[in-house]
Amino acid sequence: MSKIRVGLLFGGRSGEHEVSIRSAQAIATALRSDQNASKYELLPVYIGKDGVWQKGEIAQQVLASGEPLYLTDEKTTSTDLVPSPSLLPEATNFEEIDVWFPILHGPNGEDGTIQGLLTLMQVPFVGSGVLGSAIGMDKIAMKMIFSQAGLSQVKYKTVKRSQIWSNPCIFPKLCDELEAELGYPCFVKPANLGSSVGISKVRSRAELVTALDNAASYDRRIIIEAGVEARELECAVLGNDQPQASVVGEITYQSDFYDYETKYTEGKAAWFIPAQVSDNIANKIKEMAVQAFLALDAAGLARVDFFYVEKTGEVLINEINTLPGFTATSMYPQLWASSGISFSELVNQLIQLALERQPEVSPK
Ligand SMILES: Nc1ncnc2c1ncn2[C@@H]1O[C@H](COP(=O)(O)OP(=O)(O)OP(=O)(O)O)[C@@H](O)[C@H]1O
Ligand SMILES: C[C@@H](N)C(=O)O
Ligand SMILES: [Mg+2]
Ligand SMILES: [Mg+2]
Repeated sequence: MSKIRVGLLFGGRSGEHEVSIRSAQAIATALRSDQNASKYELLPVYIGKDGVWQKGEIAQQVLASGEPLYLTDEKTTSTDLVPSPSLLPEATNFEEIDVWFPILHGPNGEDGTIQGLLTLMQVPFVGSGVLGSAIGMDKIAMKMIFSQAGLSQVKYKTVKRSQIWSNPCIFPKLCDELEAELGYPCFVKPANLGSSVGISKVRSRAELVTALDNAASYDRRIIIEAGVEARELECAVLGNDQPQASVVGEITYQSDFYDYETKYTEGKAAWFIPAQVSDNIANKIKEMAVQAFLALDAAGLARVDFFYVEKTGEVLINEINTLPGFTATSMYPQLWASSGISFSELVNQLIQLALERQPEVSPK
C-alpha cells in the first residue's frame, strides 16, 4: 500500500514564525517515528518570512537547523504586503500531496488565509476551515462569538489603528474612556496574533499610550481587556463534529504575565497536568472548551485558554487557538499525553480527522 503524502506547511509571514518552525520539527519527528513512518511520507514546505514557499532541500534544511531562512531582503518581514505573483512558484505541486498539515501560527496561516487556499485547491488539511480559523485568530470577533455562546469573559474595549495614529485630538479622550471603563492593570493586544507578541500589561497612562502604539504596529485592530488576577488553565480539544476535551492543565510563572520569553524559555514557566482544581471546575472548563470549539465551527484541534478567579469561583474564557503550539513540550500535546494519547498517535489522529472531514460546502 502506498504511503499517504503529508505536506507539512510551516514558517509563515507571522510574528510567530520561529514558533512554527519548532512545532513543525516536533511533528516531523512524529511522522518519522513509530507506526507513522510506515503509513506517512513527509513532504515539508516552508513559507519564508517573505511569503515565498520552499520545498525539498531548503525546507528540510530549515527543519533540521530550526533557524528561519533569509532568502530575500529582511525588510520584507514587515507586516506590509509585498505583492508578488510568484509566492507559490514551482515550489508546490499540489497534486503530490494527499493531505496538508499546516502548522502555521498567527496571521497568514492560522487565520483562514491558508485554509482558503487549500479549500480552493480541494485538498484535505488538518485543523479548522476558513470560518473557525478566521474567528479564532481575531480576538475581537472571537469574543463576540463567545459572548453569543454565553461564555463568560473579561470586560474589553476595541480600538482601530487609525484612532491611535491619525487622530491626535481624539486620542487623549480615548485613553480617558479606557481608563474609566477598564481601569488598571489592563492588557493591550493586537487582535490577530499569538505567543503574546505585541501584548502589554499596563498600569498607567504613559504605559497605555506606549502599549497602544506598539499594538498598532502589529495590527489595525486592537483589543484592550480589563486585567484579572487569576490562575491560568488550559484545555485541549480534539475532533470534528463530536469534539472531545482533554484533562485540564495549569501554567504558573514568576514573570509579570505569560509573555513570549516566559513561554519559550526553558524553566521560566511550570505546568501542572492535571491542574489541581476541583472536579467541578475541571468539568466546567472542559464543557466551556467544547462549547467554544463548536461556537466557531472549529475542526481537528484547538487549545482553549481560561482564567480561574479562585476567590470568586469564576471561570472566564480567555481565547481559543486553532493551531496551538505543537512542540514535544507544548501544552496541547502534553494535555493529550496525560489523557492517554501519545504525541505520534495524536499526529496520526489529526491527519485521519482531516481525511474524514466532509468538504464545507458541496456543489449540487
Ligand atoms: N485580561 C487579562 N487578564 C490577565 N492576564 C491576561 C489577560 N489577557 C492576557 N493576559 C496574560 O497574557 C497572556 C497572553 O494572552 P493571550 O493568551 O490572550 O495571548 P496570545 O498571544 O493569544 O497567546 P497564545 O500564545 O496562548 O496564543 C495570558 O496567558 C496571560 O498571562
Ligand atoms: C503558538 C501559540 N499561539 C499557542 O497558542 O500556543
Ligand atoms: Mg492565542
Ligand atoms: Mg493564550
